[in-house]
Amino acid sequence: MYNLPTNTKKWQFDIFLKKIFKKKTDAPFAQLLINVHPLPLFHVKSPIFLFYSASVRQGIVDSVKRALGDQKVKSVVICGQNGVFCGGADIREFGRQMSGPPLVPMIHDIEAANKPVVAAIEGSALGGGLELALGCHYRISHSKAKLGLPEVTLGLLPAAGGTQRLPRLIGVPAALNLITTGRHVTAAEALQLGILDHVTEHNTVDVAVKFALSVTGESLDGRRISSFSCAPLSDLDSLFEEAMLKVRGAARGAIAPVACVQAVRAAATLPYAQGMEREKELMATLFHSGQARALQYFFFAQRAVGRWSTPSGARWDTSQPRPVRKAAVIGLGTMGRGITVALAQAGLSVVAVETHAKQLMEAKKAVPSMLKRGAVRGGTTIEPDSITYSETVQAVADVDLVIEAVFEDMALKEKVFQQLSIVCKPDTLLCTNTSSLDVDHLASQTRHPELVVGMHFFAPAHVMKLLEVVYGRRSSPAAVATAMQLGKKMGKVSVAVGNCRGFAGNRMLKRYLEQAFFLLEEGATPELVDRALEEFGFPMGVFRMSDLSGLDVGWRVRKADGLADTSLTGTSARVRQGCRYSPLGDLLCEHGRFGQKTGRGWYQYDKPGGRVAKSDPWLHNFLDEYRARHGLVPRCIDQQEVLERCLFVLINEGFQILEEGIAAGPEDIDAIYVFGYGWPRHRGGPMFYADMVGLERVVERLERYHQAHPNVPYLQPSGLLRRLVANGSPPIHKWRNVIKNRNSQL
Ligand SMILES: CCC[C@H](O)CC(=O)SCCNC(=O)CCNC(=O)[C@H](O)C(C)(C)COP(=O)([O-])OP(=O)([O-])OC[C@H]1O[C@@H](n2cnc3c(N)ncnc32)[C@H](O)[C@@H]1OP(=O)([O-])[O-]
Repeated sequence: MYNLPTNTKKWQFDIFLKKIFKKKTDAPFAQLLINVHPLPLFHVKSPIFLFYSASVRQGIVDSVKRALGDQKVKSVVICGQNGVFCGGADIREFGRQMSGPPLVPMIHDIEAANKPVVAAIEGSALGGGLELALGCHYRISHSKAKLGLPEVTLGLLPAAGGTQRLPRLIGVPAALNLITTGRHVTAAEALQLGILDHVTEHNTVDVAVKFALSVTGESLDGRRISSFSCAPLSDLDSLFEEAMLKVRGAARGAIAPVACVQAVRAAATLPYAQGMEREKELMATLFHSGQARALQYFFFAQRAVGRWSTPSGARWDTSQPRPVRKAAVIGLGTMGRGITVALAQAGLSVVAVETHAKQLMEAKKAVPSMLKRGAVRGGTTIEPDSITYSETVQAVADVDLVIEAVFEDMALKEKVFQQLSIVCKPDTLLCTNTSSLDVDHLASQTRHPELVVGMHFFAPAHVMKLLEVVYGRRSSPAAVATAMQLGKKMGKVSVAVGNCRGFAGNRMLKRYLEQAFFLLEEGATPELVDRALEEFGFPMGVFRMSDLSGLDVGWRVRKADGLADTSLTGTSARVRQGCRYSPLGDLLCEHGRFGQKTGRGWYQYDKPGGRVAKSDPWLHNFLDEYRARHGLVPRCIDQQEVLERCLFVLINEGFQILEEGIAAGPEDIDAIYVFGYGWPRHRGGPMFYADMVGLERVVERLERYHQAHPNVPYLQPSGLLRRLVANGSPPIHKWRNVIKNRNSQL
């Protein structure tokens, strides 16, 4: 405790604080309290911290004790510093031995206080921060503040009474929604829900202080949320059943949302003290779970991808992006339209070019309605004239950046880049949305190869969060930085990756698809493979996903690569370029089965464009005949083999990508897979999953499968994977050291 003269002014405390505490994290909470004597108010100012650490909690406990024990203090205001109330628990502390006072009794003591305690919320009140505010008797917030209980996104639940107080305050349905989704709400919505007592546009602390003084001495009986009962509901059972179905459907296999529903149910059905016990029990199971570890890893991984760098020395903090005000999109097929919408939504003026009159006409109709739907969803407005359409490439002469999104055909793309290089300003950035073609080759078609990068969007481009920014050998730091920043402006998670066939995401996906085809040859069915992957947590198995995206896309690429030759017979039908190959996808396409769009693919649909996949007896006969023709004896394949074959081979390719420096770190690959390919977030991404499973095990299984299938070279563990194991399988955050240092002994 620091004894300050009682006549110290508030600003003197700030100086005092700076003098004593050189490091932010050393400062306890308590020293800021005493300033308000002789005012009958105790002004608990949360320190320079955004998050609760042990010292912050200790500070609050000490401060509150002093405030309550001091007869001169009549009311207490709790606020943050630097415009932020509190972002909740310090996630980095979770993995360590917990020290300092726990939150639950701390909040309980605040609620039990016999002097009014007012939370003055600015910036964010999230997680434990909002739980602290719920323990206060009144909550006053600035209009720009955001509130929420995002614990579920970290694999946890709000275990400082959040699951018990929130339903008592705002009712079970609204609390279920906030707690199971973890969404942040604006102050306006929080006021409407009843979380806040008052919202102000003015200085929140001043307003809260005034308010706290005005309620001094009033009864607090009706202000302690733990003493409330949840508003009665007619059919509680069906409400919770529905909630359970919803959370199970939204994130298959995720345990935290389920525990959140169970905790809220306890609030609705049990007295407060028993509800708190249930909350504690449920939290105990979540706290040490692999899913919580995965989600907390992913929280930091998402932020790590923003600190990108390239082997040529371009970096997030030193490379200057160029301003982009006007952009163009070439080619208005599905991808081009989505990109046009994403750019317009980001506030850019867009020139949309399509040389085929019919396609242009269709795009002119489709794009505005996509924009309208987006605006309704996001509650935003769009300038209708921010997009101009043209049939000629000449229209892009004055734009700052072009994104080419024409058909995936190298000859066509070469032509477009040659034209752009002539038509555009010399400093215009030229980007390609190719999903696998050589960015360096396209750059070589232009006068300024340093201004060429890949911007690989994922369909639908205006919805999907992922953007792979592909730097070429000659891409300038400014070009990479501009593409990365533009991605961010469009609300994307931009991941910088090097140039190779398929970049990071599709290169890994290729191995995964191949294994799925091989499994069919060996006796599996699309249903069995998809079930295993969906139970793992993917929203769709590999075959349902192929049907959705169209089987013809991969077929065209394989044909261009000279692979899709179905005239071959005997053993050569199943071998290409010396490796095992499955022509199953090519054969299906030859039957006109392109997936959902033709009403037939790996499954059948009630009509072309239908969405409900049904098992197809034709397909099963086709597989039987195929196996018989090739002398393949079907065997029983279990879910474990499906997962190991499909996922470990994908992971192995990820290690190869890390080894080659195509991705800078495992976080990049994990972000790509979670945001672009539906990898379940509660499993952290493929590289984190490998760490969880154990690298030795991944190597052992890959070796075993490689022995069984020696003509599949990608089943051989990559050099980096072996090196990591040889280095004692360090945890994922240390892999970069091994990647950097080929001879590392860590
Ligand atoms: C008993 C149970 C108690 C309770 O129920 C459990 C909890 O409260 S669970 C917690 C519930 N709370 C949450 O889930 C809140 C999660 N946080 C957020 O939503 C946003 O960070 C916030 C809105 C606060 C600020 O957004 P912004 O302004 O765009 O800034 P930003 O996002 O870029 O972050 C800036 C830096 O802070 C770092 N960092 C962030 N949060 C935490 C943390 N809790 N801890 C540690 N570090 C954290 C972040 O990594 C980054 O570091 P770096 O090294 O610069 O990369």
